[in-house]
Amino acid sequence: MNEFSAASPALARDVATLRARIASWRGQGERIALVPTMGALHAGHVSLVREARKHAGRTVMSIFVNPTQFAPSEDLSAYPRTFEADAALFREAGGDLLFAPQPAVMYGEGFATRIEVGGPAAAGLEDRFRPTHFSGVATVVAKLLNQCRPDVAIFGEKDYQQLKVVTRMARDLDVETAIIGAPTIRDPDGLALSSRNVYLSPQERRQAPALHGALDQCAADLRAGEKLDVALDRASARVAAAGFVIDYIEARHAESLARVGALADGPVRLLAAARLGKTRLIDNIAV
Ligand SMILES: Nc1ncnc2c1ncn2[C@@H]1O[C@H](COP(=O)(O)OP(=O)(O)OP(=O)(O)O)[C@@H](O)[C@H]1O
Ligand SMILES: CC(C)(CO)[C@@H](O)C(=O)[O-]
Ligand code: BAL
Repeated sequence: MNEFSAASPALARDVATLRARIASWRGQGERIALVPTMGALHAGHVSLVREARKHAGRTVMSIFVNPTQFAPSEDLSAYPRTFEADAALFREAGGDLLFAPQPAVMYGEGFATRIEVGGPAAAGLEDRFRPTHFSGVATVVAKLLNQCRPDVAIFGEKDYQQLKVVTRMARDLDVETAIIGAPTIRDPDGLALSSRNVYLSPQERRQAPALHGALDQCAADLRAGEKLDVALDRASARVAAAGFVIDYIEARHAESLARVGALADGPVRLLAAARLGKTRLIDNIAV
């Protein structure tokens, strides 16, 4: 039998099936890790599964392209969907159960709840350009955590603000699951792996590593004693020269995401979002 066929316990399409499988593992004393994704898996997602397996005997991955975190103008319908390849990668990575619900399972008739996260973690970066995004993320992540009730949930640092928003939400709502961040996996030229990289034309793909290159140089300048605004201006000029339209390039406190005025206010994280043609890339690094 195909391990990932609809009949198999290795694939849950509804919450009852998910919970039954998790309950049987719990009965055997197993710890559970959850890796939430939107599918179109790459080596970054595989690294999250590896991290998950360090913390728990069983790893569940959710694959759900969550409509409520997309604005009407965004790429919900174009978002890459590669379920068969995802299932194969997940299995190779040693994952145990895929949870792949349809939107109607997640948002049943009459669904009327949204979680809004405030504070510095949710203010002034992605939210300026995607004002309804984190409410959609926080709501769906809260649902996934309730549905699965894992011991740990793993999120990539590639989406650094998302990691901080989810951490804030889990703390504020007394969620027992430990939220764990995992490092960004990059192509050899520095470009952060991202499902949306498939949107890049060959020419844009050649330009794209400049975003990470500029952040890297900015961090080096800061460590060498350069003033924050000077280093950030230089990074912006580099990114613009590479053909990007910049949404933001900012320095924030690495934990709270509060604004910082100097390296001494640190630990400092540099965060950026910029567009190459129709593709919007985000990236960040520690200073
Ligand atoms: N390069 C990467 N390294 C580590 N984790 C990553 C990487 N890319 C994505 N992730 C993490 O994988 C999880 C699922 O993300 P998602 O499915 O949206 O993939 P994505 O590549 O970030 O897609 P998108 O292009 O839509 O941003 C998130 O926690 C995200 O931070
Ligand atoms: C955390 C998440 C799975 C919520 O839909 C999504 O935002 C993502 O893939 O990063
Ligand atoms: N990885 C973040 C999901 C999103 O951009 O909607």
